[in-house]
Amino acid sequence: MQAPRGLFISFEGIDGAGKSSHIAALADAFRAQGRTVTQTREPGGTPVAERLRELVLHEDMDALTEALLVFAGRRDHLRRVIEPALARGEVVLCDRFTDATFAYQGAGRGFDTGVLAALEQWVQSSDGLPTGQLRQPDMTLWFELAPEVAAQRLAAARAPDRFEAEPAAFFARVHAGYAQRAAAAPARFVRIAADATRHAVWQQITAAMVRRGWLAIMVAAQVGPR
Ligand SMILES: Nc1ncnc2c1ncn2[C@@H]1O[C@H](COP(=O)(O)OP(=O)(O)OP(=O)(O)O)[C@@H](O)[C@H]1O
Ligand SMILES: Cc1cn([C@H]2C[C@H](O)[C@@H](COP(=O)(O)O)O2)c(=O)[nH]c1=O
Repeated sequence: MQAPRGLFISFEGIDGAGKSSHIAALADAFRAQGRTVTQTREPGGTPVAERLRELVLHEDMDALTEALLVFAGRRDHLRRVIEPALARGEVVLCDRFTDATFAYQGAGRGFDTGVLAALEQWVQSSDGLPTGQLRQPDMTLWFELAPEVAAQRLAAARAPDRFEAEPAAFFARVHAGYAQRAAAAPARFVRIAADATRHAVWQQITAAMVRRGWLAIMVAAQVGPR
């Protein structure tokens, strides 16, 4: 039997928007349908990239250094994890990818998006892709939530890292950065209205998967966030 086509789905949104709560549920849903799932995250996803993650989240540095470290980790992650999984026909669910770099380092920190676009070209070209084509997610679920609501959720949840400790104005810019990325790639982005119950958020996610023919309605109804 022919292996199914690999699927690359990323999850984006400001800190506290509710992504993590739903990624495991979507992995369960795909597995219930017989798919092999690679669940991963950025920054991180490989031993090297996880070490870079620790630096980015906890050490003081400027925006260019942040950008170089997240793209270095992304290169390793693509080569060692994402590309091989897609080649095997797996579903790759990734908690954040390059849209986060444009939103956080670009819009949030005010770093030059031309430089980010150049790094994106370098890092996301791959041997398996036609010349000039970059590896991008097949779909990006953008959890849209007002920064004040996200901040309230996080305050109740855990101690903040370097990004989570940023003021509301930073997250307003990051939010605007995501809106800009979504407007530039409407076929790839699916907006999830995240100011809703977990069940309502889950229904939006599964509806998007069913619309693309990636998940059967029956399976979507049987699985949900834990
Ligand atoms: N729909 C929801 N309604 C209320 N609270 C929620 C909802 N979804 C998630 N939460 C809670 O909000 C907090 C943040 O959720 P979660 O960690 O899933 O967000 P996240 O987008 O993954 O954040 P980060 O990117 O910072 O890791 C958690 O305490 C979680 O239980
Ligand atoms: C990929 C990526 C991430 N970030 C930031 C965004 C978040 O604040 C953290 C990751 O924490 P999470 O709890 O795993 O969501 O890193 C970034 O600034 N740039 C990036 O490219």
